[in-house]
Amino acid sequence: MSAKILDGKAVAEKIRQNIKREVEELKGKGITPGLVTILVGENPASVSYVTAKQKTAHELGFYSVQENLPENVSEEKLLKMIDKYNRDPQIHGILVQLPLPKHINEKRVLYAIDPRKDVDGFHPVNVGKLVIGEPCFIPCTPYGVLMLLAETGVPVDGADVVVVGRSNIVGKPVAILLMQKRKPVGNATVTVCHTGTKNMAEHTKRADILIVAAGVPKFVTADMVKEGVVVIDVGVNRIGTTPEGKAKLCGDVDFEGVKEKASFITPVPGGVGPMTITMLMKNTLESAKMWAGLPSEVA
Ligand SMILES: Nc1nc(=O)c2c([nH]1)NC[C@@H]1CN(c3ccc(C(=O)N[C@@H](CCC(=O)O)C(=O)O)cc3)C=[N+]21
Repeated sequence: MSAKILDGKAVAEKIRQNIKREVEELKGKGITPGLVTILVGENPASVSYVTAKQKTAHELGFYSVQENLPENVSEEKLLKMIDKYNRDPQIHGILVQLPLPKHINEKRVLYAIDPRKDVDGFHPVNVGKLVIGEPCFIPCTPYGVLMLLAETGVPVDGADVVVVGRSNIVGKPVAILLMQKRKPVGNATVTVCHTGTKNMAEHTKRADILIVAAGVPKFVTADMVKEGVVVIDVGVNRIGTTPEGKAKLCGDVDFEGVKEKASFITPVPGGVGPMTITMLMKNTLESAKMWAGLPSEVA
């Protein structure tokens, strides 16, 4: 089999059109979804992600604010800024770009964000709600993975899903979401592995659906998967620069080898990445509806 490529860019674009339409409708009611992105320092990857988020927010008709703080900003100053936006009625989503400089306590910063504006879904209140299956902000990357799986039409109900990676932002939430009694994408039998799992291939070979967020370039190779598997590659590894100075990316899956066996596979770039940004917009839209007292998916 040679896999169908799951085009994250195209799926993201379709979802964005729906968001855009809803934003126009909301604006008719006097509501404009508002997003602030806070960047500390000038890490080139972070700068490019935040720029992409701002650009998308703008294209969709959001009110959006970009805050740039110097690398040496104090934690106190950052916390004060968060507090300001917690109270700002024009803002429905607050995103503090990670990673933060070492002198800042990341946990304290993330916990300071009002959980009702936590469009990243990183606050413990939202993590707790996610685990018990209550409406909440679903973290953007796991949310994007669910939307891509839904797009394949492959049944998830009862399927063997193997997740490689157990981070708080990808592996753990995606595993929990897929095991929930949740439609259309849920009710799976989920196995969670990590790079230290013994006999890794014994697990991955059983997978009907394989989600890889290991943080290791080309960690999953063709000999580790079964024929017909659906592969979602969450890895974003910078493996150099092109002659034009753009970052060269590769995933956690050996795409060229695995695509010969898979039924569906996501490319890197152009797979999960564009979905992540789009689901951030979705969360901000849903937050604006919640704050306006309208029916919303997050409350
Ligand atoms: N508070 C916070 N929230 C985040 O959601 C967050 C974060 N911090 N820190 C960093 C990670 C990483 N992340 C990505 C977003 C988009 C692409 C993306 O669009 N990638 C493109 C390629 C982009 C490129 O060429 O660099 C693609 O895969 O096609 C990738 C990665 C969000 N993150």
